[in-house]
Amino acid sequence: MKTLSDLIAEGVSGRRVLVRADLNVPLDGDKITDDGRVRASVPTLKALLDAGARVLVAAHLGRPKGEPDPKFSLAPVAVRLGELLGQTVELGTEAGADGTVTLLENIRFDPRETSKVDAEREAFADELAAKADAFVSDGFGVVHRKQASVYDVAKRLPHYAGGLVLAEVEVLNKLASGGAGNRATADLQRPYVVVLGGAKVSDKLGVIANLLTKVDRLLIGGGMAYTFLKAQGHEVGGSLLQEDQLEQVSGFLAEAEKRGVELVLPVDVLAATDFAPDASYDVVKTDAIPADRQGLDIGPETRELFAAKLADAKTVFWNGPMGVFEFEAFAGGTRAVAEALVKSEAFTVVGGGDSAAAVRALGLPEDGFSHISTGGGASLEFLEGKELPGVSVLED
Ligand SMILES: Nc1ncnc2c1ncn2[C@@H]1O[C@H](COP(=O)(O)OP(=O)(O)O)[C@@H](O)[C@H]1O
Ligand SMILES: O=C(OP(=O)(O)O)[C@H](O)COP(=O)(O)O
Repeated sequence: MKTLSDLIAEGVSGRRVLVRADLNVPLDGDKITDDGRVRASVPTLKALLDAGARVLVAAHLGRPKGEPDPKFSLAPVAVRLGELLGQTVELGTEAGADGTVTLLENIRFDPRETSKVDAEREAFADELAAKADAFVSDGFGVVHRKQASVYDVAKRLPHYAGGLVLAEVEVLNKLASGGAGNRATADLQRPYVVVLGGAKVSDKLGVIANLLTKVDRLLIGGGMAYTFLKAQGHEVGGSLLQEDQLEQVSGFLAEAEKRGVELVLPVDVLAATDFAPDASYDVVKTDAIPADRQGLDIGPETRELFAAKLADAKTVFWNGPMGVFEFEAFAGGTRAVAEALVKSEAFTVVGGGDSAAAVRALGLPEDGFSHISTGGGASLEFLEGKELPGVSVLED
């Protein structure tokens, strides 16, 4: 696999370099609430700028519906990137002068970016490739997506792995001995505990079957928990629920038991009247969630339970907040898990845009974790041993 250093050694002065970055940051209106992913993209961009490249950055923000939508504009990100680079970053459609960075508007405004139809993605990738002479893949958080600006464009240009992708893969490999297809085996320190939460439930349920073959303990909180609770026969009111995956989740419960994997679910939750920062709520047991309430955080007993289940771990991977941490009233569960990890002497990795943002928003020391990954879904799929389209395409 060729890398950024190879590209710079080849010489990039005056060349147009397309960089796929992951600049998918949380926003409050047009204010960036955590710029971690923007900061993580800087070293690669700086290296290219210093070498005189004409840099064009492709990135997405959120999940717009394949058409321009001002709510999902990358304009605030262009401003922040400019501040961090110490030079103006324009939103534009083509690379600018030598030693400048231009940011393409949200790449998902074009429906072909995420199309499942190869020919549509390929046509879009042709257009992107025409704008550049080389491609650098640096958006680790998105390398699990087979999308035009991540995968197809790499096939059309000389391609290189960026510094962030290389760094992430190097650390995650420590959780992934045994090689592709069989990651997280022999020399991993056990107990190996994975904590899952968050809101991308349908995406991330998919990794559980595989995780059950690798971990000693799986703690499930956040929006992920309710499909499990429902599969156990509990009512979950208006909580996040993946109704169409209940059967699959029942299968996970049975499989965990068969394999002797401890699958730990919440025993209590904060059941809120609505999805709002000032919603009123009660602490209820998970077998007594009222029909008109929604679970927005794990409860105090669960926080203690999860902390206890993390206390003797030697390796921990955590993706997905335990509750709606953006609302102070529902941040306690996420804080409890984060604090347990900071206290732990295990090799601890936190992954995911929102999980990493939560760690910082709650004021926990970043060096309290062995690694904070910019990718949640991407690192989970990596740990599963799955081929990541945005990485394997660089190997050709
Ligand atoms: N019980 C819950 N109900 C609704 N949303 C939740 C719940 N718990 C966590 N979340 C939300 O999950 C989001 C993060 O999920 P996700 O994108 O899967 O994580 P990451 O970005 O770390 O991979 C946060 O915005 C948080 O508010
Ligand atoms: O936020 C992201 O992933 P994550 O929430 O799994 O960390 C990436 O930017 C990928 O976004 P996507 O899950 O909309 O493809």
